[in-house]
Amino acid sequence: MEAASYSGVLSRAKLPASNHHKFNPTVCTHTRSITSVPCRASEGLHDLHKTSAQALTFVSSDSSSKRTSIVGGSYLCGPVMRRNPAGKALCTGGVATYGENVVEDQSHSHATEDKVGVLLLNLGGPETLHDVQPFLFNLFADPDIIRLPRLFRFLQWPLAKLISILRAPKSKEGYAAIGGGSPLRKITDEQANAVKMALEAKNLSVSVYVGMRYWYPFTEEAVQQIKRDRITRLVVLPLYPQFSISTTGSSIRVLQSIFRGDAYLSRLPVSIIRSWYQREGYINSMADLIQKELEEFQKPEEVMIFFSAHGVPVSYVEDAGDPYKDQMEECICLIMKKLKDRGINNDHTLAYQSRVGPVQWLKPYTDEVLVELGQKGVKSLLAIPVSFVSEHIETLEEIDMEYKHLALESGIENWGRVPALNCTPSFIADLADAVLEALPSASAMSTPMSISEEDDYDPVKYAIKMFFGSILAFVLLLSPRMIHAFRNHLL
Ligand SMILES: C=CC1=C(C)c2cc3[nH]c(cc4nc(cc5[nH]c(cc1n2)c(C)c5CCC(=O)O)C(CCC(=O)O)=C4C)c(C)c3C=C
Ligand SMILES: [Fe+2]
Repeated sequence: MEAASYSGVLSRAKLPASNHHKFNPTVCTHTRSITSVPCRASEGLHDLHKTSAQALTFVSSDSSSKRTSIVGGSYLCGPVMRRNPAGKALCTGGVATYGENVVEDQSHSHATEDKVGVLLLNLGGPETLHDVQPFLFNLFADPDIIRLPRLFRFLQWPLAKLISILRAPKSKEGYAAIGGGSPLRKITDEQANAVKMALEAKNLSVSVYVGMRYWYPFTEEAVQQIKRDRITRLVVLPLYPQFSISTTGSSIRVLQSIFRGDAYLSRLPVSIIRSWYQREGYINSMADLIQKELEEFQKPEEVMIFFSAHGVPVSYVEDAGDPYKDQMEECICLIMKKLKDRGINNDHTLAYQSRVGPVQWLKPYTDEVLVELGQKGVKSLLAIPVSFVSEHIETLEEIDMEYKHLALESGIENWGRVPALNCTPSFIADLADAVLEALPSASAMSTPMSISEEDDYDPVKYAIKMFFGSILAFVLLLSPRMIHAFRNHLL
């Protein structure tokens, strides 16, 4: 487990954010590989993300060695909170622990009583079709999702607005097909309750909070509740097994910016579990699910084990040093090794799904591999979603509907899909263990605000940026080339 306990910010590195998405149409050519990647140790790349605006030092709980880590890009908190309809109450329908011990007095002194908090971070998803476009706006306004060079950052929000409007009809179709909204909030709340109970069974009383990156309950709301509850030690557990700049990195960046400048939070001992794909309990739980699902086939030994991971643009890995691909490959190795230990020696492959926009994403692409496997005569296939631990639109719609249809059309006759871990007891017990292991290394996290971030809080500068940014974005984006790119890749 890679838990980082922050020992304060030492410097702010002004590094060029040179890798932005180019909105050019891309011809997707790819070569399929049936992966049999040898297991290797994590390469430590995940400690270095070149595009960030701030540097901080953390102590790894595995090695105790001091390393410099640069996480995320410059922070743009504004879109999320400014965009939200004011009427939506804080933490409505959230985890049961919300609202407990609420103290309105926000004095910044820490209580002497030890009160442990666990903050589960997740992506969030629209709960109704009406939420889809504003949810997409929040997602595309994230500079870790659309990574523009610093000079063009003022275009972020106008671009997000435009892309979210163009993408919304397609996304809405997907959410409509799975019942009109994302199940993520409900499942994450259930996981939070389950982790709380598992920790209580291990004699640790905790309050568990859910903080979503792009929809309710937002991370900002969860942190306010943590403050009100006067938590004295906090473990942050992103619900992404593998680290990516676009997921865990983005959520940690938001946390840093909330903690920064707040006297109580900047002194609160925090331990962040950055990735946990290699944990024995997680690997075992995944192997259990796969083994069980294989037994549903008539000839289990002939089934192709097909891992489908959420993709990221290639530039994240190649230019920004995102460790996501390495961690994914290592994770698949560990799962396959576990299955082998149990006498399961099926062929397996890894491919990447859910690409958005006209840039190169990690290959091979799931849809293309499915067609090739069908053409090569594979008759039985078990799909395994690996980047995420709850059901969501990409499992319920993309895999269960689109990919299944494509696979059957391509000649695959027997289709199966491993369910997401959700609240599988062995998995929840392992998350609880991860929290217990991370707790002793909690230390204060504080990072000063960068100049560009301060700008984002200035309403006059914000209005000027939005005004001129919108004009420029619309001029650029309505050019025939851009329209062509959007038609082909977003709609
Ligand atoms: C590890 C998981 C994920 C990575 C990495 C990731 C990167 C990433 N995603 C987008 C764009 C979209 N993602 C969307 C939904 C979505 N993404 C993840 C996970 C990862 N994303 C999940 C679990 C979900 C579903 C949430 C839910 O509501 O159930 C969407 C919206 C849906 C759609 O329109 O397809 C978009 C858009 C990018 C650009 C990106 C990396 C840069
Ligand atoms: Fe995504």
